Amino acid sequence: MRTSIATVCLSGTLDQKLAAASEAGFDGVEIFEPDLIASPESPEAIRARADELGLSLDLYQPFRDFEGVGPDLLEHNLRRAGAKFSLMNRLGIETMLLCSNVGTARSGDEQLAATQLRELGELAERFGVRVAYEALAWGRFVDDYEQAARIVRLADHPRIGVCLDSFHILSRGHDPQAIETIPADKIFFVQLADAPILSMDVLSWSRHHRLFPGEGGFDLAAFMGHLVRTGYDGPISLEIFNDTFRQSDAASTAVDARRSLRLLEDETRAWLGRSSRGRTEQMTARPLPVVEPPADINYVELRTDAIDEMRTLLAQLGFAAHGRHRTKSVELWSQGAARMVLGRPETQPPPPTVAGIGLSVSNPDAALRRATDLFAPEIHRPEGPGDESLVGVRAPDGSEVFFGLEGSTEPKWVREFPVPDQPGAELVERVDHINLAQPWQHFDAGVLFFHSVLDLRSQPSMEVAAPVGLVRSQVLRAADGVVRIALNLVPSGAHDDAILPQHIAFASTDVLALARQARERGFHPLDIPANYYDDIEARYDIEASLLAELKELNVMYDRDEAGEFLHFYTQAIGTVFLEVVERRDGYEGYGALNAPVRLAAQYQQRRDAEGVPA
Ligand SMILES: O=C(O)c1ccc(O)c(O)c1
Ligand SMILES: [Mg+2]
Repeated sequence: MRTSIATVCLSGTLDQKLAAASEAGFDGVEIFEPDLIASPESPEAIRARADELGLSLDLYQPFRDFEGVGPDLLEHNLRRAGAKFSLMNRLGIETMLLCSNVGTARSGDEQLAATQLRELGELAERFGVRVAYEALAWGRFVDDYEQAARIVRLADHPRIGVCLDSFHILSRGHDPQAIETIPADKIFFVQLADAPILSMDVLSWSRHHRLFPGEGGFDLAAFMGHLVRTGYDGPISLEIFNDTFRQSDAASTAVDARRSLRLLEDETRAWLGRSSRGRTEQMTARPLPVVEPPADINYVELRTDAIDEMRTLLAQLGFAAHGRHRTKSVELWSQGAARMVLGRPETQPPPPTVAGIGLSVSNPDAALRRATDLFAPEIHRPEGPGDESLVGVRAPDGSEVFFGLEGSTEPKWVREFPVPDQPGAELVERVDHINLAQPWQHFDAGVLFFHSVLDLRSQPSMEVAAPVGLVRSQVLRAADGVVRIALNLVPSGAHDDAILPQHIAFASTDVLALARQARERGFHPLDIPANYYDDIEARYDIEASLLAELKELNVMYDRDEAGEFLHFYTQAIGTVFLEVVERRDGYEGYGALNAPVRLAAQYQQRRDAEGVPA
C-alpha cells in the first residue's frame, strides 16, 4: 500500500512538513495549495526538495467551484485551471483534486457538469495532467460520491476520474459498498480520514474534527476493503483537518499518522480475510503480530519527589512495604496483586508522575514486536546482574509501557525486592483502572497508541465539567474488561494542570472496611460535600444506614443496571492521587456522575492547601 499525507495535516512551513512526512516514512504527500502559495521556494525547488527526501508529490489540491456554471464563468474557470496545470507541470505533479462546486454552480444537471468536466479533461490532456473529482459532503448540487462517479462516467474522458474521500462518504452515512461499482482506472485518488461521531453541521465537522484512522468512529476497514476489491492500487492518503494537529509538533503527528495507516492496513487485511472476495495482495506490509489484550496491570510506577507522603498514603491504605530494589533506586509496595513501584524522577525532562505501567501478556516478545512495528519507540533499561529484563515501549505522553509474562503467580521481578516485614491488609485485590491525564496535543495519539498497540477498545468518550474547564475522558478497555485505561484531556486553558492529576484506582472487596481501617491509620480522604449525599439520596433512595456510612467516610456511590459502585479518593499528592473502588454485582462504569463533584472537591482542596480564601 502506497502511503501519502496531505500537507494540511501538519504544522509548520512547507519544508518542515515535507521533512516530517519523509522522516515518518511516508511514500508521498499531497500539496495543499495554501502551503505552496505561502512558500518562499519556487515550484522547481520544492520538487527538488521532495526528490531529495524521497517523497513523491501525489496530488495538488484543492481546485474549487468549476462545474455547473454558466458559459462566462466556465471560460474564466478554464483559464484558472490552465494556470494551475502549468504550475503542476513545474512541480511535476500529475493529479489535481477538484472539489464539487459549493458556490457558483447554477444547475445540478449532471450532463452539463459532465460536458464541462470533459472540456477540463481536454485542457488537462494538453498539460499531461489529470483531474480527480471529489464530491464534498456539502457540495451545492453534488454531495455524494456515486453522483460524482456518474458525472465522471458521463464525461467519459481519460483525464477525468474521481477522488474518494472517506470523510465525505461516511459522514453522510453513505454506503461505501458502491465503491465496488466504480472501475479502478476511474479512481484517480483516495483520501482517508476518521472522525468522532458528532452531531453538527458537516462542514465544521470536516474542517475542525477529522482524525487519523483508528482515533474516531468510522468503519474505515470496510471502506478500504471495498476499495481494494476494485483493484485500485494508487496512494492511500491521509487528509486530516484538525485544529490540534495544526498546532502540535509535525514530527510526532507524522508518526501518529503512519501508525494509523499501519494499523488500518492490518485491519483491512483482516476485513478482506473475513469477506468472500478478499484480495489482499495490495496489503504489502507484513501482518502485525497478533496479540491478546493484556490480562492485567501488574504494576504501576510512580515517580515523585513527594515520596514520603506517598509512602504514608500507601501504608494507610494497607499496602505492604517491600523496601528498595536490590540494584535500582526504586521501592515496591504491594497489596493483593496491586503493586506500586515508587521512585524519584531521575530523567530530564521529568517523566509523568505515572511514569510506567507493567502489563501481563501471553507473549511479551510478540507484544513488543507489534508495538515497534507500529512505530512505538522501544525502551532499553539498564539491568543489574540476574535482574529480569524488562521489554517495553514509550507512549505518546512520555510514559513507559512494559510487557511481562502473564501467569497465575506473582511476576518474577518481585523477588528482586525484599520480602515485606508485615503483610498487606488484603482488602485491595488489584489495580482496577488507571487514569492518565494527556497533554491536550497528545490525547488522540494516546487513544490510537493504546488501541493499536494493546488491542484495547475505545468506549464512547465523555465530557466532565471541572472548575477549570471541560475534561474529555475516554476509557480504553480489554474485551474481558480487566485492563482499563482512561485517558483524560487536560483543557488547553487549564494552566494549573495539577487540578487534573493522574490517578490509580484499586479494586477492593470491601471499600467501607478499607476506608475505616485507613482512617484508624490516620488517613484523611478527599472531602465530599454534604450536598452530594442529599443528591444521591434523592436519586437512588439509598438505605439510611448506608447513606450515613458513605457520608461519614466520604465514600461516593453510583448504580447501573447491573449493580452498585462504591469508591473514595485520596487527597492529591502533587499531580497524582489514588482511588479505591468496589464493584458490586458486575457494575461496569466509573461513577461518571460523581466526576464533576470529585473535580470540584480537588479544586477546593488545592485552594485550601494554598490558603486561598473560599
Ligand atoms: O474543506 C474543504 O474545502 C476541502 C477541500 C479539499 C478536500 O479534499 C476536502 O476533503 C475538503
Ligand atoms: Mg478530501
